[in-house]
Amino acid sequence: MSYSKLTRFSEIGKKIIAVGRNYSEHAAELGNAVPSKPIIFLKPTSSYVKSGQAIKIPNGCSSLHHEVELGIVIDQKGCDIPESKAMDYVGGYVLALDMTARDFQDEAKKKGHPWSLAKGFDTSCPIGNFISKESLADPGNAHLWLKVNDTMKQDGNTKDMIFSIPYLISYISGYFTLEPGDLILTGTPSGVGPVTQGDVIKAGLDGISELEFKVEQK
Ligand SMILES: CC(=O)CC(=O)C(=O)O
Ligand SMILES: [Mg+2]
Repeated sequence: MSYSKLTRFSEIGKKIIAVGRNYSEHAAELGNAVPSKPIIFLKPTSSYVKSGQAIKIPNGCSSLHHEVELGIVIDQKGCDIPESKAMDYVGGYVLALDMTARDFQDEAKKKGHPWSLAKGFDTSCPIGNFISKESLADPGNAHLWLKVNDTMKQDGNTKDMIFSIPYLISYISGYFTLEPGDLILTGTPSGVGPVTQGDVIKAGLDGISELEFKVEQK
C-alpha cells in the first residue's frame, strides 16, 4: 500500500520514532547541550490520540508539557538509506504533539533511566490529519505554532532544525528498518511549557493543517 495515497491517519500506525533536542533554542531552554548526534527514543502506538479525543494527564504527573512537532510518514521499507535518497521514502506528513510528563523525564534524566513513561503514556502522541507530500512543498522550511487557551506558546520553523529531515531518515534507518506507516517526530522548537486540566491546545503547520485537543485528568 502506498502511504502517499492516504488521506486519513487512522490507516497508519507502526513505529513512532522521535528525535529529541533538534532545535538549539529548545535544548537551551531546558538547560541541555546541543547534541552532536540525533537523540532518538520510541513512543508506543498506544500513545496515538486523534482529534475529538482528549489528552489525558497520566497518573502521578504534575508537569505535563506540550511539544509541537512535524511528523514524517514513511511509505517504503528501507534500511541504511542514503541521505540523497531519503525523501523517496516519505509518503507524507502529520502535525503532531510529543506530550511529555516533564517531571517524570527530569527524574529519569537524573537517574539515567529511560524516558518511556515520560514520553510514551497513553495519549502522549496527539496527531492531526494526514498531509500529502504534495501539500507541503518544503518540509525543511515550514512554520509550526502552538497555542494554549489562545495564547501563543510555540512559534518556530523547521528550517531551524539541527539535523535535516533527509539526515534524520538516513541516520535512523541505519539502526531501525523503516516500514510503511512508521512516523518520525522531528523534535520541537522552543516555548514548551505546562498544561493543566481544562486547557485547550491548538497547533498549526504552514496554514495547511491544524489540530485542537482538550487536556483532562486521567
Ligand atoms: C527534552 C525533550 O523532551 C526532547 C524532545 O522530545 C524534543 O522534541 O526536543
Ligand atoms: Mg519532542
